[in-house]
Amino acid sequence: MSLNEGIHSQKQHMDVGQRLRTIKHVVLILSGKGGVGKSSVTAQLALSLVQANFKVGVLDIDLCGPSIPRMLGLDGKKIHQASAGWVPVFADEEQRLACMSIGFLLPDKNSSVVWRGPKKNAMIKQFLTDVYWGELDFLLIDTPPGTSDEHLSVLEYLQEWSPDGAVLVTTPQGVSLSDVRKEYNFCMKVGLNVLGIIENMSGFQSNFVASILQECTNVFSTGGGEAMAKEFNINFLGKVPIDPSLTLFLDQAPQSGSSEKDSNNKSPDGQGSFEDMIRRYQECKLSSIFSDIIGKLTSSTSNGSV
Ligand SMILES: Nc1ncnc2c1ncn2[C@@H]1O[C@H](COP(=O)(O)OP(=O)(O)OP(=O)(O)O)[C@@H](O)[C@H]1O
Repeated sequence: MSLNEGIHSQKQHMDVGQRLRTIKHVVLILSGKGGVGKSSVTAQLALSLVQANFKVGVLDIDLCGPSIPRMLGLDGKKIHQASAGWVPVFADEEQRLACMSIGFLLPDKNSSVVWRGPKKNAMIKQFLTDVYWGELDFLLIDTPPGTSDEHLSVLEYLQEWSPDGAVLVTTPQGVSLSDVRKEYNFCMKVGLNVLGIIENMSGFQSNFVASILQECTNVFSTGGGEAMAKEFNINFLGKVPIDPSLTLFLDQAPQSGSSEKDSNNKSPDGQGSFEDMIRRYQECKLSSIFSDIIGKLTSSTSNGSV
């Protein structure tokens, strides 16, 4: 389905509450500042939740800079229209990870959308009312940086459904922390629960010995996110160090085939299958940090039951 067809197909329109009733938990991923690692945190939360046997959906509402398809190895995939609604792109045959992004509606990965607020608002409404997710334990919503039209739209439409809350992502520098404080104040103003803070790019272990000794070079300083969590009395979910292998893993993820006929999600050489992606992520040192983070997150989502 193309972007134009997508925008004009209003047939499956339901209200948000009805559409999301098969989803147990909705969590938004927010950051005050751009480039702090929000999408990579979303992708890693999704992979870690799948590893922990949860069924997960990722909704990418970063309409001007959708990076989730690439990070999850789904670049070039297309969504389909079915009688129940828009069918999201599934990363695997077992449908453990579903994904929806404007990236799937664009003609190619170099296309961009240049939209004002009302059009963004309409697209987000359609994402929330038209996508048929099926049964999910978690829907993670990756947002653009700041507190813009996309945030206001998604929260307005989610009001009747009431999301579990937000995970705030920051880096340790003062400028990023100051922006995440604004994000926190935004959450308070709109009544959105803050589930916790993740301090990303928190130090760099330069070699194997440093990792054994737990010695970090604090490229961007460290500890600011944790201090802020204490100050506001919110959950500190964890420090995630800089790991060059993550950049290789996410930014250069083998894509699971750009053809719509590629129903097995496998490229001919077996590279790029979802299983392969999960296995490679398990080898990444950040995966153990993220499994701790999802332990804390799942116990802080409403009543902790999944
Ligand atoms: N802990 C980390 N270690 C190494 N690289 C990282 C880490 N976190 C993020 N990155 C890299 O930093 C870059 C920016 O990350 P990402 O796209 O997730 O940020 P973002 O906050 O979503 O950006 P945007 O503001 O554009 O939405 C990516 O190349 C990503 O792979």
